[in-house]
Amino acid sequence: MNNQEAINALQMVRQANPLVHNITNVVVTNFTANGLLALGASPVMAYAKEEVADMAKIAGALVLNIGTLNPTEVEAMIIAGKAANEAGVPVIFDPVGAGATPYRTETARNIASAVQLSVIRGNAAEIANTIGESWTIKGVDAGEGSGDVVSLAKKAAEQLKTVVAITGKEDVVTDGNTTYIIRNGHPLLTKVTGTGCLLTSVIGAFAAVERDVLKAAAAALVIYGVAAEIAAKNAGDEGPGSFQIAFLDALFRVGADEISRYGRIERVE
Ligand SMILES: Nc1ncnc2c1ncn2[C@@H]1O[C@H](COP(=O)(O)OP(=O)(O)O)[C@@H](O)[C@H]1O
Ligand SMILES: Cc1ncsc1CCOP(=O)(O)O
Ligand SMILES: [Mg+2]
Repeated sequence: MNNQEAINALQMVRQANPLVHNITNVVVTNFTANGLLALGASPVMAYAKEEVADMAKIAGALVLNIGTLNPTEVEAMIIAGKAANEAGVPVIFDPVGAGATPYRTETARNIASAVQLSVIRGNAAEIANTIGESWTIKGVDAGEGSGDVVSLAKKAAEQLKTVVAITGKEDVVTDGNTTYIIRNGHPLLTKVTGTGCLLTSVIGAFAAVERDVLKAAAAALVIYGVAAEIAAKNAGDEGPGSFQIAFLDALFRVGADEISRYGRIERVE
């Protein structure tokens, strides 16, 4: 995986405008739809258990996000996930807040075992809690031991039989055998709610067009991070509000020049 392959994948997204079916949380719904549109994908949000299977089957990817979960929605997620599995549609999972409450943790584990995931994307604490490992938020914030994040990602990939993306200051993505670290992004991403959730849906857009799921996820991470760097430059030091708008614009405008110049993806053991 390299910058040129990420550029190619972005071109495929923009050409194909893949339909991304999201069952996501109420906080990020509008931002997610606008972010996918800006990138070049077609978002749809559909939640009713009566229609989720049909929608998932015609989508290029299904994104499940438990940010504001409730039992009705979780039931719909599992129905949609199983339908996507049957139809060969990639399923991307964001275990928002796994570890924060027992219900969230149990639900994250249930979804990850009931549905064959293509990618799970979360911060280190969420991924750790989804596979029953303990993790201290402090260690992540301090950026300590990226080696530990790599081991955690590999462990999760092995356990869940899926590609795992752990994001933070640096992002790690692995299928358990091949691992990349992506060193792009900007701290202002942490001051806008939903940037993690949108990223999970953006991974869905790439997985819809690139059947090598590891490459799809790595491409999404590098392009998203480069877009954030462009946005921070364009929005100056105005703050999160201007950054959020500039970030949508950057997802729309980011192209080969910036990705080849600023993309920082490295393969690690
Ligand atoms: N300190 C940071 N510096 C630069 N980019 C960051 C930083 N923290 C997170 N990011 C980026 O923000 C995006 C969302 O990741 P993250 O904050 O881990 O998700 P979540 O909000 O779900 O916890 C990712 O693209 C990640 O690379
Ligand atoms: C604030 C909040 N509360 C429940 S879901 C949500 C959004 C989380 O979004 P992200 O994980 O992308 O920051
Ligand atoms: Mg999140």
